[in-house]
Formats: sequence, structure tokens, C-alpha cells
Amino acid sequence: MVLKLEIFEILLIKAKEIAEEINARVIVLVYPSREDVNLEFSGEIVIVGREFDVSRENIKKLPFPVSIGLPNLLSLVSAFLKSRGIIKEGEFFVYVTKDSIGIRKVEEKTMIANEFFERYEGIINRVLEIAIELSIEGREGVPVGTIFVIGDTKEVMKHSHQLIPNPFKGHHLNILDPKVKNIIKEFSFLDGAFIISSKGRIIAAGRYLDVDPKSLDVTLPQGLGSRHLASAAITKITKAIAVTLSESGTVRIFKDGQIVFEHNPRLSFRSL
Ligand SMILES: Nc1ncnc2c1ncn2[C@@H]1O[C@H](COP(=O)(O)OP(=O)(O)OP(=O)(O)O)[C@@H](O)[C@H]1O
Repeated sequence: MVLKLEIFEILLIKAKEIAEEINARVIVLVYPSREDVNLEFSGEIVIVGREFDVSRENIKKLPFPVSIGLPNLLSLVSAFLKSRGIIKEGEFFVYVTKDSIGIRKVEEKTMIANEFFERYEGIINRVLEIAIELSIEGREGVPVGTIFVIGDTKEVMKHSHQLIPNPFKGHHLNILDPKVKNIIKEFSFLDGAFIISSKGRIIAAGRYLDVDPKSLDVTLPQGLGSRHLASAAITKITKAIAVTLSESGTVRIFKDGQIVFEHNPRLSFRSL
């Protein structure tokens, strides 16, 4: 069968029609299959993806890693749109992947709190990306587990101590620098946590979190051990956010003592 238009172009046309029909103000393109997105739409267009160089005013670009899977991507987009006041709870947006189309309602409770975007958006994205790569690749093929504690550094340092001399002391390395990714991966075998400032600077690695989950009344689903309890606890007594990678491959984000995001890339590593 010869198609006059590519599937993706057909989906774009339909997305616009649906958006207009249901009064959706946003169309989300998830890792679109082509760069020259040709879509005249009066609302906002959000592109989830990496390599797109767009400068049109109504197009926003979100660099979420594809490996977190479509449901998680859509939850993050939903939280983003809400936190930026682009759409409100209960409203709909239309999304298009390279071979599917759908409608999503912005729920009252998004998996990720709005602060995710207001505070450390870029940093959490980068940490998530590293954690996901480590989950899939391991370190030199061996599964690793680790913790990243982001933000409220002063308080976090008060509630933690070094297990080994801090390899990052005196270095001004920033997690947003692409070269730093491999350095982090190299040090991921260390026991303890990475401490990252709200601006992305790597303050320490090999840091033990001195927190008592019991007295802080932290409860997590069964099966989660001391790494996860400590991560939850540190986010309860400070304003920090923690990202953990379990040796089993699951990546979790903690905030206010609770899990706000959970995903195992090893179980769903696929392209959209
Ligand atoms: N308070 C803490 N601060 C920093 N790191 C910790 C803390 N408690 C445990 N860890 C780290 O977590 C590692 C694994 O502990 P444990 O197996 O109990 O955790 P877990 O939550 O079951 O994690 P995993 O799912 O990766 O096995 C420890 O070897 C240590 O490196």
C-alpha cells in the first residue's frame, strides 16, 4: 500500500483535529520521527525528545529520557504543563508518538509534584538519565545501586557523614556538564550517596545518611531496604529530593518521605 502522507504526518493532522474538537490547548509530540515538525496549531506544542533544534515560540522542548516509557513520560509532561500553568487539572492534551495517538487528562495528583519542575528540573533530569543508564548497563556489566540527594545541601550535609574520603572535594564538577556523566558512573560502585547542590554541583560521594527512618515515621512498601528508607528519610527531614537506583534496576524519586516516581528501565527498555 502506498501512503500519500507518512504515518506521522497523518497522525499530526488528526492530532490537530482532535485537539480542536475537544478544546485541548496542547499537543505533545513524543520522540517524533522527523525533525521538521510542520504543524500549524494555535495552542502550545510540546516536543519530548533530545535532538530537536526548534525555536518557534509556541514549541517547548522537554528532554526526558525515552527509556522511562510512555506512561511515565506522559506523567512528567502532565506535571510540567500543570506546574507552568499551561493547562489546569481536568483539562486534556493530545499526544502523538511515531505510530500512535492519544488523549490524556491532567490528573489532580500527578506522580511527580509540581516542585519537580520549579526547583531542580534540569538536574533531576540529568540524574534520572544517569540512573537509567546505570540501571540498564550496570557498572562494567555488574548491577549497581546508589543514591543521589539533590538540593538543600547544607541540611543534607548536617545529616550525613563520609564513609570514605570525599573524591569530589575541591573539584568543581557539575552534573549538567556532559563530561561528568562518566565520572559519576565510575564512582557509582561506592557505598553511600552522591550529594548534589541545587545548582548541580557534585558536593560529595560516599556519603552515609545519618537518618532514623523509624523515628521519622517513614514507611515504604515491603521489600525496600535501608538504602530506600534512608533516601525517604532524608527527604522528610530536609527539602532535598532523592533519586535512588536499586541493585534490582528500579529507579525511584523520593520527596517529603514518599516515593513520587518509580520505574524499572530493565523491564521496559524499548523504543517508543
Ligand atoms: N543510611 C544510608 N546512607 C547511605 N547509603 C546507605 C544507607 N543505608 C544503606 N545504604 C546503602 O545501601 C546499600 C544496600 O542496602 P540494602 O540492601 O539494605 O538496601 P535496599 O534498599 O534493599 O537496596 P537495593 O534494592 O539496592 O538492594 C548499602 O550497602 C549501602 O551502600
